[in-house]
Amino acid sequence: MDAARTRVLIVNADTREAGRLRGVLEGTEAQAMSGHLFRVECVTSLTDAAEQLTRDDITIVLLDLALLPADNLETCGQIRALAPDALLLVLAEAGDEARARAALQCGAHDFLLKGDTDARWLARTVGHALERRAAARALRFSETRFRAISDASPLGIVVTDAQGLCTYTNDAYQSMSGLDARHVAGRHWSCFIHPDDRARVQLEVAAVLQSAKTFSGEMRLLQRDGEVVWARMHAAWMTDDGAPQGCVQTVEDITDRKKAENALLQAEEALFDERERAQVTLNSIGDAVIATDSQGRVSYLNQVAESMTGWSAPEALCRPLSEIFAVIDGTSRVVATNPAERAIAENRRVGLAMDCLLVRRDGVELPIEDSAAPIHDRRGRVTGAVIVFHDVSQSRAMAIRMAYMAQHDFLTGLPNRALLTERLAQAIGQAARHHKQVALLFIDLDFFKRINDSLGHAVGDQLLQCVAERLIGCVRATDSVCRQGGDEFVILLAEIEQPQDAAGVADKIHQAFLEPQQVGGHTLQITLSVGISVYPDDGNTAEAMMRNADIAMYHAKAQGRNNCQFFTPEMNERAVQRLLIEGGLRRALGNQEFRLHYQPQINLASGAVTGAEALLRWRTPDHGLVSPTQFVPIAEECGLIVPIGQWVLREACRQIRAWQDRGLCVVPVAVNISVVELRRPGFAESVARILYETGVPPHLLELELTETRLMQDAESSMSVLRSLKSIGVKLVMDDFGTGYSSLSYLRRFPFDVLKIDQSFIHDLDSEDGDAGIVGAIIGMATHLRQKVVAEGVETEQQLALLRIRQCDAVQGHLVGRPMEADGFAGLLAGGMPAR
Ligand SMILES: Nc1nc2c(ncn2[C@@H]2O[C@@H]3COP(=O)(O)O[C@H]4[C@@H](O)[C@H](n5cnc6c(=O)[nH]c(N)nc65)O[C@@H]4COP(=O)(O)O[C@H]3[C@H]2O)c(=O)[nH]1
Repeated sequence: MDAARTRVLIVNADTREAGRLRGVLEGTEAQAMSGHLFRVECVTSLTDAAEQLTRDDITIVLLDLALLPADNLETCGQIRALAPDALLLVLAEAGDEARARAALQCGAHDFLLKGDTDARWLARTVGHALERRAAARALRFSETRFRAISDASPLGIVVTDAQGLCTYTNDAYQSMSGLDARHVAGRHWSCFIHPDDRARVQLEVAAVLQSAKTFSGEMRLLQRDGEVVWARMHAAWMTDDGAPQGCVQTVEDITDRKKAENALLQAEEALFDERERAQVTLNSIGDAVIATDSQGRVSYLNQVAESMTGWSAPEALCRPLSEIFAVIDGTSRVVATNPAERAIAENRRVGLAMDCLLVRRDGVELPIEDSAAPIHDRRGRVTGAVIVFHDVSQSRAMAIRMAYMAQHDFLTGLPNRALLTERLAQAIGQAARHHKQVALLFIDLDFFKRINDSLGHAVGDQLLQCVAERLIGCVRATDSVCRQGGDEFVILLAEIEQPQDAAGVADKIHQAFLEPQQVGGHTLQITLSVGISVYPDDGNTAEAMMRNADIAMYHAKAQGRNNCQFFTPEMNERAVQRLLIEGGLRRALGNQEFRLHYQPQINLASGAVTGAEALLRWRTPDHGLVSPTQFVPIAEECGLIVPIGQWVLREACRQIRAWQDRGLCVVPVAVNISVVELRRPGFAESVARILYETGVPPHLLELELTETRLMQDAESSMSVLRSLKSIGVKLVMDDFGTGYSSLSYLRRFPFDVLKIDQSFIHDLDSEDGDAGIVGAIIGMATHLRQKVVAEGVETEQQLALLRIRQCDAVQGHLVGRPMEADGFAGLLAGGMPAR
């Protein structure tokens, strides 16, 4: 029963009063009024009270204020300290309320006036005090529980007042904001939001809370050290009678989720970019691309594949590949193996068989080249295949065209050197097996260069085309007419019985060209030089056959052109010799191997030296002196005569100048000029320049031109000769009498001197020698007011006859051999005895 009683300690020095109070509290009325059963103990001093409080579990202490010193109410606090859970009520005299209130400040829970201590008031007061204490305890406990819940929550919790200033934050929020409670308290909740999000969130919160709803939104918090924390906030108003008292916010740290979302977003964007790139790439490349799944059903087509197959991507998707990508063998026309199937089955990259045709949806066939490769998933399993292919119609046509061009001459369409070599090698092989012969005809147009230079390249090209046609007309279909390049053609006669068959063809060719050609409005008479080599006698390889036919052709040229020559071994020697000379000539100028000798010309009437001919001498390190008759024609053929001729002109002029400078009475010096030089543009200017540079008067220079060569193209030489004449140099026609000059030409050509060819002079010695011809030449020259020089005078008899015929001057071994410049200077200094 005692355990259920509320224990009360009365501390009062007035034992009577204490007893009364005890009676009241333990009475039934007090119990009824308060709802408590009280057990009351009484002590009369504070000392006893302290002892009792330490010992017993006292619930209520009724302390008489009179026991306390008037100016010290600290005892209240000491009693509270001894029994913290006890309820301390102070009994005060009426009129002592001020001290009673002061006691409340010092730890007392309530006070009673001694006049109000009847059963009803005392019990009610004690009862109320107990209830308040219980309520306060419950509140404390509730607060403790709320704080524990709040601190245990992973969510941040913020409580603000009506102005939005933080009044409470839990641990989670503090760690999210990066601040402790002290720094958070009293600050506006929005301070912790990232500046970029702050205004937006404030607006949203204000809008939502105005309509009394709860707010929910995402934002960033910015910590003091710059760390950003993503948060989701829920907020709700606390109201009292509808008036906002503050706000409660829960804040969830969603940084990890945001990071994950961002990572996902980035991954999605990267994937999108990758797809887009792949898509654009696949549509931009010129190749068609088709992908299939592992069952061979189409899963992708790019735009090129759509146009090449004739199937749009939506139509083609999920259809069997063989339906969309129908390929057949171009030769057998059977269905070709599907490369995707092979790539999947063999799990490797495979190419399509050569010569495959893609049959488009509309039946059009396209030649294609392709390859297929398996597609793998992450674990390396084959999930399909991709075929890449392209239309090779153009490249095939191009390859055929290029192969043709590589083997044919673009101008005439004839097989070129490469194809000829191939065919010749085949023909030799076949002839060897069948014991037959093969003939090769090397054909060169005579004087083609002149036509090309004078009439232009367009006419030259047309002429070559006409020549090609005529040549084709001269042979059988089984023979090959080829163009070597330039004006050279080659005819291959496979399997002839005897060399005469080739001669027959050559003859037929010459006959065919007797007829003039009409080209570009010009009538052109063409002749050909033909060289023939025959297998096996003249070579058993294509190379030897070609070389020897070429040599034979050169020989034909040397024989005066417009003829045909079979190759002979001697020709080969000559060809070798020619090559050696050509090589030597190329070095000769640089090595200073040339010199000029001077042969005097004597006036027959006076016996004085009236002229000289400069004659070129070439002393080679290997073969000694080489005659101009040997090397000048070769130098003309290979064009070296131009730089050599310029050297001769300059050297002769330099020498004239040197003689003049020595005070000698210099006579005109004749320099031999090749028609090759004469026909080069700018020749006359070069002569003028050399005269100017060496300071030689033009009348001391004579230019000798051979009649035969000049007459081959008399018209084109005319203007150059006139230019030379205008410079003031004299012109000499050499070897006169051998070139069948027509009288009209002789009259028109501005020659000053005629040199009678040596052959006529030699004839003067013979029994049947015709002095009449020499006399006629001299007579004609006199008529044309030209000086006459007899060349190659070797005997007194020749000299006597020439004197009778009144020839102007003579040149020959009899009157003076070609000599060094110094020797000739001696002649000039000493004079020449008259004959
Ligand atoms: N049998 C004999 N021969 C005599 C007699 N007197 C002179 N000769 C030779 O006859 C040739 C005369 O020269 P060409 O008719 O102009 O014939 C020249 C000329 O056409 C050519 N040639 C010489 N020098 C040059 C040159 O500088 N330029 C050019 N383009 N041709 C040259 O080479 C040809 C031969 O020249 P070379 O061998 O020097 O031969 C010279 C000379 O040495 C003689 O009494 N009897």
